[in-house]
Amino acid sequence: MSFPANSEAKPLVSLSNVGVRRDGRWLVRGVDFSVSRGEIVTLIGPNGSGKSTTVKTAIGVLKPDEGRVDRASGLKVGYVPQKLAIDWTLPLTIRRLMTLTGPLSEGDMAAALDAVGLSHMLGAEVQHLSGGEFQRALMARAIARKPDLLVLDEPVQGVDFSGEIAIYDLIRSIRNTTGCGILLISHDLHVVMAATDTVICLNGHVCCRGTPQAVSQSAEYVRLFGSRAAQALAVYSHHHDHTHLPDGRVLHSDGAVTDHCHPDDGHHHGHEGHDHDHTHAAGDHHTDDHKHDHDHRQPAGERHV
Ligand SMILES: Nc1ncnc2c1ncn2[C@@H]1O[C@H](COP(=O)(O)OP(=O)(O)OP(=O)(O)O)[C@@H](O)[C@H]1O
Repeated sequence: MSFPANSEAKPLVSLSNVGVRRDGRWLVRGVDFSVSRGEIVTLIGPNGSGKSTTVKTAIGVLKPDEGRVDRASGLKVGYVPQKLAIDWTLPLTIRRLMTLTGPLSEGDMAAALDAVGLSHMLGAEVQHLSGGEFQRALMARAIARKPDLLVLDEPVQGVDFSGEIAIYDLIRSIRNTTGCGILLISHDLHVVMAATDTVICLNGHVCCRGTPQAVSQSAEYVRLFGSRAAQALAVYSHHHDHTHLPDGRVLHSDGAVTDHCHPDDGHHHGHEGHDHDHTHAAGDHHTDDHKHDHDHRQPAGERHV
């Protein structure tokens, strides 16, 4: 049974004009998006662009300082954070990992491990797992309690390229078999696009968003040309156009300095491609002087600001 994205249904979670401010600085601002049942939404953006802050706000771990977050009543969230506080010096089996935060029936545990391909490893020690197996174990833990919304912060950490493809295939299959909504964070759009309905690109605010081109998603196209061709179809150059200064102010490419970066402040200019062209200085977590181009598949209907 398959559950295609259904944007008509009432969203599981929706963010409207959300802003989070810390130490006098907006970490994110003006963030709008929603995730519906059966939909995979991916947040991409450079380091420090507010992806984790945004998902934590979406699931209620952080409160927005402006705007609002609406969650479906009784929403069950399965969250795989970017970092996990595990004491690696103590032995920990997969079975124990699955029940660390609460009891779980043998049946639900077995079904979750089966879904991620780890059913034979119940007694394996987490310390000895490969990067890909560890990510799968975390995913099993998150899906075992049958969440309505699965939130994965960088699910391919420590995973090689072929393992990455396998993990995104798994994410898509979890969506297809359970119909849950999935909110993903990724640095890299190359692989994730194949398993995404909507991409939201963050750089302190939503700088572009959209669905992958319909044709590159169509089964016929992929069957005819293969998934590599589907990826090559929609490469676009992506370039941010402002600089976050150490004091939190923003230097725009037109030379203007503003207190915040905001899509409607008149300093963000449309491009053919879409550029990140800014320096995030010390104290900003964006320490790389990144004038970088990512290769992304072109999301249809994207908005450049
Ligand atoms: N509690 C906090 N107080 C002050 N600043 C914070 C806090 N949490 C996060 N930040 C800052 O907010 C910015 C956004 O952080 P966030 O972790 O959301 O980014 P990210 O896009 O997930 O980054 P990465 O790709 O590196 O994981 C960073 O500059 C970070 O240093």
